[in-house]
Amino acid sequence: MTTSAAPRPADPNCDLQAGLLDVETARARLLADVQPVWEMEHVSLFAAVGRVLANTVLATSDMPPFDRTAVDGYGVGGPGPGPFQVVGYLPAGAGGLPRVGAGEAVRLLTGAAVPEGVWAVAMQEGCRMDPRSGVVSPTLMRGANIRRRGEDFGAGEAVLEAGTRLDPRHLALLAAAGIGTVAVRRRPRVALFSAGDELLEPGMPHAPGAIHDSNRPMLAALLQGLGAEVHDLGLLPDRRPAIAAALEGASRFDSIVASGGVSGSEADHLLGALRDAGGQGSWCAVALKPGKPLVYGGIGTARCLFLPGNPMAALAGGFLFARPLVARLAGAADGGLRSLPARLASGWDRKPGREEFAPAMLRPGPDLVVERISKPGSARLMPLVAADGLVRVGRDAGALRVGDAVEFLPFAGILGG
Ligand SMILES: Nc1nc2c(c(=O)[nH]1)N[C@H]1C(S)=C(S)[C@@H](COP(=O)(O)OP(=O)(O)OC[C@H]3O[C@@H](n4cnc5c(N)ncnc54)[C@H](O)[C@@H]3O)O[C@H]1N2
Ligand code: MOO
Repeated sequence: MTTSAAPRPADPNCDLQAGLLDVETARARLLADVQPVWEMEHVSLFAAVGRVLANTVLATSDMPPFDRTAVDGYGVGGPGPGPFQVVGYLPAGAGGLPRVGAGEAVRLLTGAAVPEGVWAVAMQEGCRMDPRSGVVSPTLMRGANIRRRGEDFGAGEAVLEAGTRLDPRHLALLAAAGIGTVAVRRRPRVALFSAGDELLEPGMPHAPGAIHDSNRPMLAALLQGLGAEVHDLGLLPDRRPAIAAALEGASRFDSIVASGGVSGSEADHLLGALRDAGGQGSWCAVALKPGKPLVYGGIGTARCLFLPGNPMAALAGGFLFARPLVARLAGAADGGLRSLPARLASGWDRKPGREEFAPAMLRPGPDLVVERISKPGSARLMPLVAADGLVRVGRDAGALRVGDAVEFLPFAGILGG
């Protein structure tokens, strides 16, 4: 909980005098000296999605491993039209390939190996079968409809770099490269809690003055999506000793992420509790809307990231700070947030000073035009759910007009891994 006359914690690392801290600076401080977890494990491709490769992977074979036909048809011994005498039948997977001579053809089904002597593969739709003289094809360029051995990658080629976070595309590639098990880094272990006397577990009956904890389910899902192993520490009260005890108990994790209790009122105990527990921490006001107050630090092996309580602020902290933190711990290359250039569908009366993220909807049309949802607010969830993504404007931008250029971040890029 916060009070309006909130005193800020005195902190030598806090840049209050110098104004608000840039998101990049706050992120750099949070990430300073964070090393990837070093343990690795071997997992089957069927359990590898979301994991981070510990080593660069070399292909064990060429892909395709042999020249193969891309279509159902006839492998013909010359440029056509023939006729070509059909001397064999090869479905996918067949071995024992005949040699095809100049006046000959072989019946081939998609995926079959192309025997020596084949000039090109004629699609069956373009061929005519003469019962006496054989198959008559169109005129064909050499190699037409043949996928050449090694045209995708060659044996020994580095197909994926260490640090790649595996998604379904990578799994297909690894399998094609002859790999069934990969060395991945251990998942970063992240402890997660929400702080606040007013918080109720989701599903619990309503009570006077209480609200349900939205942040823990949201952040748990976000962290899991980033590849972390989340350990739920539940709800903690606005009591410093209780929070300190929980932080001490979680000091062997790789990270502790929490929300609530960071804005600096007499009921905001996260920074004090971190110090009581023997950790170090700093409080910052970030030039970010939503998500201004932030506490970062460390205890034991755990890097701590304590986010503001308002759900939209906690979400912004999740993708701006927790995401690169988990990526760093996981040893993953983090390309940062991907945004698309877009134009505003309507004006936006805003003041400069903080980088801002606002829920927005895509407008149908040939150009990327985005409509900011009115009255978003850092405590409101309906605009967030109605939106297709977030509009981002820089710290220095003032009021914006219809058609002004903005960045748009689709939720698929923010909320997914
Ligand atoms: N005098 C000032 N007051 C506030 C300032 C300020 O600059 N001066 N900043 C505001 C901003 S911005 C934010 S964000 C909040 C952050 O405060 P805390 O991190 O200390 O968070 P709380 O006070 O505990 O909670 C804020 C708000 O969010 C609700 N909340 C908290 N946790 C959850 C949760 N897990 N799920 C759903 N909702 C949650 C809480 O009940 C409060 O309503 O401070 C402002 N105040
Ligand atoms: O961090 Mo606060 O939500 O900017 O509202």
